[in-house]
Amino acid sequence: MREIEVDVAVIGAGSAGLRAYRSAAQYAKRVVLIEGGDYGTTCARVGCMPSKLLIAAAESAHHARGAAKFGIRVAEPEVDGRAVMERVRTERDRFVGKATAVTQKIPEADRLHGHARFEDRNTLRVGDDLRVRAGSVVIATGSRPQVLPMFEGLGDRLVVNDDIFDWMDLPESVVVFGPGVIGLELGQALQRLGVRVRMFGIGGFVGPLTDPDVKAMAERHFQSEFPLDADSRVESVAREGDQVVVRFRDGEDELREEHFEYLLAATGRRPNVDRLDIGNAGLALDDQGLPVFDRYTLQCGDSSVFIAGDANNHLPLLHEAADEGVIAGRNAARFPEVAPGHRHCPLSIVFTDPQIAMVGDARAELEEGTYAVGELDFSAQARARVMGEDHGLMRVYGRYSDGRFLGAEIFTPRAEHMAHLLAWCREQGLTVAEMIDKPYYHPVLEEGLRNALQMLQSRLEQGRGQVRP
Ligand SMILES: Cc1cc2nc3c(=O)[nH]c(=O)nc-3n(C[C@H](O)[C@H](O)[C@H](O)COP(=O)(O)OP(=O)(O)OC[C@H]3O[C@@H](n4cnc5c(N)ncnc54)[C@H](O)[C@@H]3O)c2cc1C
Ligand SMILES: NC(=O)c1ccc[n+]([C@@H]2O[C@H](COP(=O)([O-])OP(=O)(O)OC[C@H]3O[C@@H](n4cnc5c(N)ncnc54)[C@H](O)[C@@H]3O)[C@@H](O)[C@H]2O)c1
Repeated sequence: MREIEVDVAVIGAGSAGLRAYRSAAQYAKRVVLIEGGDYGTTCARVGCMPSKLLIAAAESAHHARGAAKFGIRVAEPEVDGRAVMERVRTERDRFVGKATAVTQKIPEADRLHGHARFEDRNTLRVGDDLRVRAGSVVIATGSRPQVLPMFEGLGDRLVVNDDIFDWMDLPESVVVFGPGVIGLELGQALQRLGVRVRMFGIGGFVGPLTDPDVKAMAERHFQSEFPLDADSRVESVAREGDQVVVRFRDGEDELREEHFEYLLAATGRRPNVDRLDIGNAGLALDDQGLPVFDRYTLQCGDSSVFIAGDANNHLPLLHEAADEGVIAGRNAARFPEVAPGHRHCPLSIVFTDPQIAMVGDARAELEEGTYAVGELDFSAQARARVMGEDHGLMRVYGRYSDGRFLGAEIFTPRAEHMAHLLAWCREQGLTVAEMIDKPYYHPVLEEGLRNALQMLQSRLEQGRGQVRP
């Protein structure tokens, strides 16, 4: 068995691990980056990028179909599934190539290949023949799709996001389980590309939305495009020949059966911590077997182990993985000197149409009686009507005690842009009055945001005297 000694060992060469490596290397002499699979990151290979490529094709077909409302007559667009998937794969490979090249710029001696496991808190076994003794360790092992036992037996008719982006052609039909972020993005895109889609959820959840009215609006909108039951009663899922057969109760409590070419499991992701022999590291674990950690330092207890990115299951988003990698890498290299890093205002965007965006505190996180709500229905918003995208609802929240902006839940066209403005305002600690007193061009969607903020401000002023500080 070969043995090496290093200051910091980073497990996982994804978006979090790459940042952790670079950050640690600024402070420590010997840092290694261990990867058990292929380089290229989840984001580029099977996540952010290929999903947005599929969505871009779907948007193109959707706009062509919607041209008639502007008086532009085009024939019903013909979706060439093979060409759609070829562009997705080619562009995906370009992004993967770039991410791989970035990784390969790291000196070869610092790059180790093999699956890492803990032998003890400071010792990792990499593959079969290498032992790494490390002053500290960063776990940046990412996550993988969670596949429910009820889908066992579907064989190659069961797909997860990873599989879709390797398709050579589009299928005739897909049943999607999980109207979360992945299910909604991929399900809507496939439907707009001519695939028959039906979607099942549980508990009434729709994406990350917690505001009941915004969620209801989003649910109705998606239901206008494809059958979606967010609180479904599925009796069975089985494979018959080359088909997936789903038996379920419909809205009238009738037992129905529908056949599909594939089942897409989008019922959540699980952190890749279960294959690390994490028990050997002697860390405190939560009820899901994940190390208990501090979100500002990324430190697991008071140990020399740090955890960043999807592996910690806190905010499984690209920009959060990158930020966490930087903080974890720095703290690992400077251990036992550990300092909190800056965490940004929560921001997440779902690339459906309309888009969903969550900024700052979600409605469900706010304490009843301490906040007011402003809103705007985008069905009458001037720019949204001009663009023929006149649908959606935005809710903004502000605190009675000091008039500060707290957060927003958005289901509107181009929400990605307004969400960034709101996140930046929240980070600046602006009051709602200060946000209203900014320049607004005409005619833009942001005028709708100003309307929502004005309603919020007037409610804050009305309620200020009545509510506890
Ligand atoms: C379909 C989809 C779409 C998404 N879209 C977006 C989006 O639009 N915007 C956004 O912000 N986020 C999006 N995300 C989330 C985003 O991709 C992730 O948050 C991010 O990629 C996580 O990075 P990471 O470094 O934590 O993990 P990864 O990039 O997965 O890196 C982990 C690495 O660790 C390696 N590894 C695991 N275990 C071991 C081990 N024991 N030994 C050695 N190596 C190991 C893995 O092989 C992998 O290379 C999407 C995710 C999916 C699945
Ligand atoms: N645009 C983006 O930023 C983006 C895109 C894709 C993924 N992501 C990240 O990836 C993470 C994982 O995405 P995800 O969509 O897999 O998880 P998710 O948690 O967003 O959604 C999972 C959904 O599956 C449902 N579900 C669970 N069990 C079910 C069952 N038995 N039957 C039917 N439905 C069931 C849940 O109620 C939920 O609606 C997201 O939280 C996000 O952080 C981000």
